[in-house]
Amino acid sequence: MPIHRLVAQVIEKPWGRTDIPSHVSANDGRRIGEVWFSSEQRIDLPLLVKYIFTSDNLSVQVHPNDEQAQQHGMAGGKSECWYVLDAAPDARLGIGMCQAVTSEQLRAAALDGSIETLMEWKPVKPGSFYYIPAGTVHAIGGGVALVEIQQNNNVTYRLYDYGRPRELHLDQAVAVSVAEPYSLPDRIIALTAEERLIGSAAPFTLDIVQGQAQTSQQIKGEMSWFIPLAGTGILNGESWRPGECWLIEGEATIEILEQMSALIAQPMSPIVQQIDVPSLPRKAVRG
Ligand SMILES: O=P(O)(O)OC[C@H]1O[C@@H](O)[C@@H](O)[C@@H](O)[C@@H]1O
Repeated sequence: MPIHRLVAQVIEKPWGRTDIPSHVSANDGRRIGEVWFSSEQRIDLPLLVKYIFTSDNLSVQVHPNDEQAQQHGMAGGKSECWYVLDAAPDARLGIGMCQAVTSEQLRAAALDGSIETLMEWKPVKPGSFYYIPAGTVHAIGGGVALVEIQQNNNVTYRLYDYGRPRELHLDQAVAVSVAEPYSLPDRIIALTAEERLIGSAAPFTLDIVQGQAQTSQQIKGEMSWFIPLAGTGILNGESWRPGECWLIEGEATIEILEQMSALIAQPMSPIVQQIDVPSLPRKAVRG
């Protein structure tokens, strides 16, 4: 079955860093904020994997859900999740509001900057994991390196940008914001864990998996994103290593030469997405 080593595309950002790890991308003095993994052959992929490296806060922002995005002629919305790889001692992620606020209060707070103080800022460390459903007001803070898995729709509405001269999208953002406290638990998932990180609540599943040296694992499912975080090995005859992201269409065998830790994401089938019943069998199952 086809496997694709996805192409790493470096994106400069005002909040990016000049010291991103060399196994992800070479440093050439640019302020790199994101590394996107995309396919040269397939532009219509349902998921997008990014590494995000921050030295400063990202914008306070929100994404529409599928229905809202489609009403405006876009293919779909954007829910995302973050697995923190590295974090400065004071690193924080802004996720949801401390208390529910009205649309008018949200708009006024975005305009005068007090939105920063109305948001809940969660201290994070390596292993922190958050699923950010569309509608959640959020801002990744400075001093963080994380892997983001998101629906592949580039639709971000900025509410506030700390005075940086970038475009804001206040009307659209206020219209889709669920300006309430975040209701999911704070989770810390060790790199050595074997655990489902997201299941039926999201448009995709995400697992963290381990593999011992000199063993192999079968991947099954229509499409899987293989994101190695540690180890080395061979995937259907091609070498894999951390810092890469692979798209596997169908079945593949991951051979493990050095102890593996990896994330594996799979899009949910459309039926499961629509009715969102946890007991339904997943269409894509990792072998
Ligand atoms: O608007 P800025 O600050 O550049 O941030 C944009 C970035 O925000 C993050 O929260 C994620 O949603 C990324 O996928 C997105 O690219």
